[in-house]
Amino acid sequence: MTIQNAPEAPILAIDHYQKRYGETVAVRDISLAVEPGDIYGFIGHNGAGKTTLIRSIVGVQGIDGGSIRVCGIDVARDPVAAKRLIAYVPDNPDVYEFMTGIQYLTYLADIFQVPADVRTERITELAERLELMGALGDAVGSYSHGMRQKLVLIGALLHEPRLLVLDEPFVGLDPVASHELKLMLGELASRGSAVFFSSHVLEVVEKLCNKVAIIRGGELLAAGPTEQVRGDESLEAVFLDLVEDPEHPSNDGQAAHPTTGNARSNGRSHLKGMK
Ligand SMILES: Nc1ncnc2c1ncn2[C@@H]1O[C@H](COP(=O)(O)OP(=O)(O)OP(=O)(O)O)[C@@H](O)[C@H]1O
Repeated sequence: MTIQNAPEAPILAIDHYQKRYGETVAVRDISLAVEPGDIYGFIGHNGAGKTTLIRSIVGVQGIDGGSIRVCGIDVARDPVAAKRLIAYVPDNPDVYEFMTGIQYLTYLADIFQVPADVRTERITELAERLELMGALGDAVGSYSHGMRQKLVLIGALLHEPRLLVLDEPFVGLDPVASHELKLMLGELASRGSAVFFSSHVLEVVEKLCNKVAIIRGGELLAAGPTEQVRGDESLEAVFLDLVEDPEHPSNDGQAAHPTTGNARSNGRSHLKGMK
């Protein structure tokens, strides 16, 4: 296995990605890049293609066109090497119900070969911050949805992933956990990893993410630094403007630059002008 993690390689490089379900093209020709330190928000209406792309990034499903690389590793060609660098928090936290919380975390730590002293320290810190410590000895089957989500989040952070991918991570979390998660994502990014997550909560994306991508109907409408995509408007205003604009070209092949992830424009009016 060769890890081609040259300093200039993005943590996540999506290049002309496409995905079909039968005859239906769910996502067409998406290119973007996520750099070390990025917290990248991925927004779009229901059915836009967010989960589809996320599932291909983390290797849950295949790719029908283009490529996805994590730290230079092609996820289709070298999936195990790529998965070592990734953590994934799906929108539905299905965890083995017969295990206790601590058994599940130990199982994950074994898979990712986290040393015993490190895992104990990380589990303790993360479980205390997410207020799950007292429930780790209980069977997951007795957990609420939010508790399962917290458990999956702790498991995702255990091996210090280079790329943390989350699908709607704030849904179902209580305010304390939601606050802690935002801090944890920032801390991970500040250590040189990257975070890529989908969300419908635009206020959170606007505050938390230094970069954002907007998808509609499987096509990228805008991507890049949040302040450039947003311009002088709120992210919500830009989002509504873009996704509800029937005139907006979404298939003109000018999605974000595959290596820089630069925005297509510097603001809402300029975005509208990109015909
Ligand atoms: N397994 C599947 N088989 C067939 N079509 C699918 C499948 N999964 C998703 N799709 C279709 O692909 C498109 C994109 O779906 P996807 O789940 O990626 O959207 P999303 O942006 O994550 O939506 P949401 O915000 O509702 O979670 C939709 O038209 C959806 O119906």
